[in-house]
Amino acid sequence: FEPVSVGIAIGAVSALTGYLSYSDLYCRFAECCQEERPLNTSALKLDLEEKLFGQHLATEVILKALTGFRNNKNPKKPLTLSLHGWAGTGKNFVSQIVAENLYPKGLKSNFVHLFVSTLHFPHEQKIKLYKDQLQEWIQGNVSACGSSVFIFDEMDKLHPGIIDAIKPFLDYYEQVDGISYRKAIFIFLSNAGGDLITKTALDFWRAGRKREEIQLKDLEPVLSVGVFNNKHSGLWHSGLIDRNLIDYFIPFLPLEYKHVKMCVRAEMRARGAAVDEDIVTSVADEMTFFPKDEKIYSDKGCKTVQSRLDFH
Ligand SMILES: Nc1ncnc2c1ncn2[C@@H]1O[C@H](COP(=O)(O)OP(=O)(O)OP(=O)(O)O)[C@@H](O)[C@H]1O
Repeated sequence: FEPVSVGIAIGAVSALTGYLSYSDLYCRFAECCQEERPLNTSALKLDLEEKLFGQHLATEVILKALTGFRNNKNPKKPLTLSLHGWAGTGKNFVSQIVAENLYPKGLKSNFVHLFVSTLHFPHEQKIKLYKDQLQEWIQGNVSACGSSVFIFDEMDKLHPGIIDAIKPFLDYYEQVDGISYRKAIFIFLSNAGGDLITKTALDFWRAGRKREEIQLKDLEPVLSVGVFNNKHSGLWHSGLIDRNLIDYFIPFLPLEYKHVKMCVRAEMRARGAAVDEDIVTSVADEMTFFPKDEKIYSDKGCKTVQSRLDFH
């Protein structure tokens, strides 16, 4: 459908029927920003509880942060989340779930933008160009839709300083050049801090304590300092942290054998296959685990589960 013919068709239909406003009808055919659309908290809660394994902190914090932010009709600043953890623990997966709960098209929505450092900002000598392009891109998209979502993956590989280019948009400003960014959402994904998170998880395990006992307060202070001082975190000595512009640091815990098995089952169901526990066990047994003596956590989280399943 191209906009003009859709517009004429809708104008005619709404003139005849008159019961739906023009924009309601238009938004049935074309994707609309709908800044005021309320977040379906129970749907997001169900998604996180059912689909995300072994990440009780991420589930709790993301639900609280998004619900609070989207229920606030006049936020003082954009919502800024920083997700940290080892490979394959669910950071991208959660961003996809969040995007799908904000916009039906999820990552394919015109109002959700994903940047991958090594893909979009690969060359160190082009940093000035990247910064200008990034600022223009964000300005343009937020003026088109105030509640745009920007996801930055592989932050730990991002040249220090590029991320500072967006600092003005994250700050407590009413408007920047006439545009309000206060309803936008920024999500940073990073492996930085993965070692600190794993160390805490391991300490709990060795002390015989339940994984679910780990609380944000056990991790957040260590995480933000650790990430801030880690040269490879993309947020290194970035104005974002010393200005407290990041609202939540969200830790992703390393995944255990039982979580990997849950990923295999989920993948089998996603393929419409009946769950075969023998296959579940053999795929999980193919994964490698650390530390070398206790073998508790999967080196690759749930990554490569899909491809390994292809061989069963
Ligand atoms: N905690 C989890 N619960 C359920 N599925 C998961 C989880 N972690 C990973 N997966 C599965 O593994 C796939 C890869 O995970 P994902 O891309 O989210 O990892 P990541 O943490 O972003 O890794 P990286 O840091 O390497 O980008 C996901 O698409 C999902 O199918």
